[in-house]
Amino acid sequence: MSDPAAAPSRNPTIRTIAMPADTNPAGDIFGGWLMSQMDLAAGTVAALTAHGRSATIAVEGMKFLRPVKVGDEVSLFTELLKVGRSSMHIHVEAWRRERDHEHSEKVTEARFTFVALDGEGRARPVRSAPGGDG
Ligand SMILES: CC(=O)SCCNC(=O)CCNC(=O)[C@H](O)C(C)(C)COP(=O)(O)OP(=O)(O)OC[C@H]1O[C@@H](n2cnc3c(N)ncnc32)[C@H](O)[C@@H]1OP(=O)(O)O
Repeated sequence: MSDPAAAPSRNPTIRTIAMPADTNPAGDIFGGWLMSQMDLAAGTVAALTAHGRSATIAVEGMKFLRPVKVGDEVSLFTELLKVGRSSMHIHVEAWRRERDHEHSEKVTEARFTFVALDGEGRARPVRSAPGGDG
């Protein structure tokens, strides 16, 4: 979606540091940790869009392009692609930067679909807040 050689110019939705606790026994960062960061970033967009609770219903096109190392700064960039009746489709890119270097590279991207939920955990229209004000 973006130029693979340059991180998006907009601010990331989440920026964090990959820590030793996020590694597998081989010392590499878990793909699951990265997926959870992406889910959190997409969830932030979904919450702001739906003005309430939402849940992940699908993740498509997840591709791990490059490994993340302990100490890397990891930035999650999001873009709201489409809003359906109850669904929100959000593109997420994860970029890594070594702590002591300027250069960034894209490590993962995927398309997350969230569904706006009512108080009982059922799908509801995105454009109506749970209280039904719109
Ligand atoms: C906090 C967390 O995020 S936990 C992460 C794990 N996620 C969950 O626990 C969610 C578990 N799933 C559920 O509870 C249910 O599936 C619900 C409540 C989210 C949705 O209930 P459903 O009855 O399946 O909803 P429904 O079939 O009406 O689909 C809802 C929307 O999702 C869309 N959708 C359904 N499946 C998919 C899919 N595989 N890919 C993309 N969109 C999908 C539908 O097109 C619909 O969109 P629209 O309303 O904009 O037209």
